[in-house]
Amino acid sequence: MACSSRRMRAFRRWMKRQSIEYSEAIDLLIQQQDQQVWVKALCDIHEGDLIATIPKNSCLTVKSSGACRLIEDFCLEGYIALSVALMYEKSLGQQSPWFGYLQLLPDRNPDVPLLWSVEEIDELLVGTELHKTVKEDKALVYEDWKACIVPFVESAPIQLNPDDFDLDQYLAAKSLISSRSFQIDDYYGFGMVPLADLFNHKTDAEDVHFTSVSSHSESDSDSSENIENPIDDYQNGDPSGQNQNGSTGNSLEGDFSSDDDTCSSTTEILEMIMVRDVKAGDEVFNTYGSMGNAALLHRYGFTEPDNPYNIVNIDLDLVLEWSSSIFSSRHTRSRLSLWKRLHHSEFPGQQIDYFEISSDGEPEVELLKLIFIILLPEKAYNEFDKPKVALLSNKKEIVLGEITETNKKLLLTESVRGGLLSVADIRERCYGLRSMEDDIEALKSCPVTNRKLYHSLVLRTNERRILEKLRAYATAGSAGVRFVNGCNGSTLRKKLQR
Ligand SMILES: C[S@@+](CC[C@H](N)C(=O)[O-])C[C@H]1O[C@@H](n2cnc3c(N)ncnc32)[C@H](O)[C@@H]1O
Repeated sequence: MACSSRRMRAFRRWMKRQSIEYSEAIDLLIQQQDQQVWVKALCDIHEGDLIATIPKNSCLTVKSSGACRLIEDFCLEGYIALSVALMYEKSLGQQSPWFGYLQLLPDRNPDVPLLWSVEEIDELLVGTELHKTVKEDKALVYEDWKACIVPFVESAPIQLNPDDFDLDQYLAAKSLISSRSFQIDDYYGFGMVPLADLFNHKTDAEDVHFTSVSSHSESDSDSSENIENPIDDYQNGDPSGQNQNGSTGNSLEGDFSSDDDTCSSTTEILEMIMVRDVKAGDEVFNTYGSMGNAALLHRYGFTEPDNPYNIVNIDLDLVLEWSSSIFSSRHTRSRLSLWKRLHHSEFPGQQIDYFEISSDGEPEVELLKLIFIILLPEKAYNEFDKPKVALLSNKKEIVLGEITETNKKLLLTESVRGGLLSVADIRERCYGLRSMEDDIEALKSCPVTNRKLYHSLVLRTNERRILEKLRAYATAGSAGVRFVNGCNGSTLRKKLQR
């Protein structure tokens, strides 16, 4: 207790020296049981209130770090460069201008799956969207360290202690950057933003926003710029969560972009402004962006109970596995290539390796099209060809090219529904032997403080609920809908029953 309040007092003194200011309406508190910091409203705070200002030059970035020249001379970029800057400043101890800030931070964020052991990853994440991704991350981090950090330390013109830049320190730095870095502006790039990174996250219900205020505007008067979320690559299908500059995309709602990337930025400040009223005693939340629990756990090491951005992906390979369990591999190959041709004619150059199932269990249209094509009877398939027309029952025709997200239910023939159910079952098997009921029971008895187990169980149960909803989607309103596109119906049904 005494130790954590001493650290907080030292941080407050450091902020004062850096001209980081915050309103008397908020307080920064450390939770005793897990040492997590949170921001509390001391009195009623109102929308529009300015609660903090942070000079950009107080942020720990590659540009502001003492290692800037070394890093730039060695052509390091993105998160590797920021990791080196962070490891360098940590290695300086009290000599670092950021010591007062760094001494408040944990040495690493152990909740970020990148830091879990391989056994923990296999045990806790099996079947989830993160399992493969985190294992790949681990391998990539090792490669980056060996290919970039080791030669950097060995060839630096000043003496660097290799222990301060070893693999363990690199992983620690990466976990902090992943869970605490912000995109600041074109000049500073992304980096650690003291004070701003003490706010916890709440999806779609944040209380505070960031704004960049520049005194370098053309009109020579102060101008402010609203902050936009950076591209969220996770949502765009890159589960690594890293965007092109190597930033993890954590803007905590902020890309403090400035138009002028040649100016030194030193007079610019970041402002934190309330976007809703908060009552005295309540926590003041920020948002790290709109993302599902897989992305939250991946980058920040936590999940939320009712996250509307959850998704499950079904790999193309799983669909092909299902097809090959019913049809010959020749059949699967030819149907896949027809689906690919159709897809490329609509979206040239776009490749699909997996299909997204939204939080309410809706499959994306391309999955339905692929299942539909796989199940087309031989005759319809042979006649299909140029006009891209598929025959349905009651003498109706549908043009696959005209099926979109809005009218995709037209594809839900009985056999497509069956196919969807089988694919959902195959995806479900990825979670291993523990049933959904086992997971729900385990979650009920798991304390939140057992963070790895708790958050991985939330992720597993969320994903499995989506698969349940997918099954409900596949069966909803099926009675009486009798299309005939399926493969030899009785064979397929038998296989499904089995
Ligand atoms: C930017 S920091 C926020 C401040 C942090 N609580 C601290 O102690 O410095 C992000 C980390 O805070 C924690 N965190 C933030 N929002 C959370 C939430 N809604 N539930 C659980 N943990 C959260 C996670 O450990 C995350 O990696």
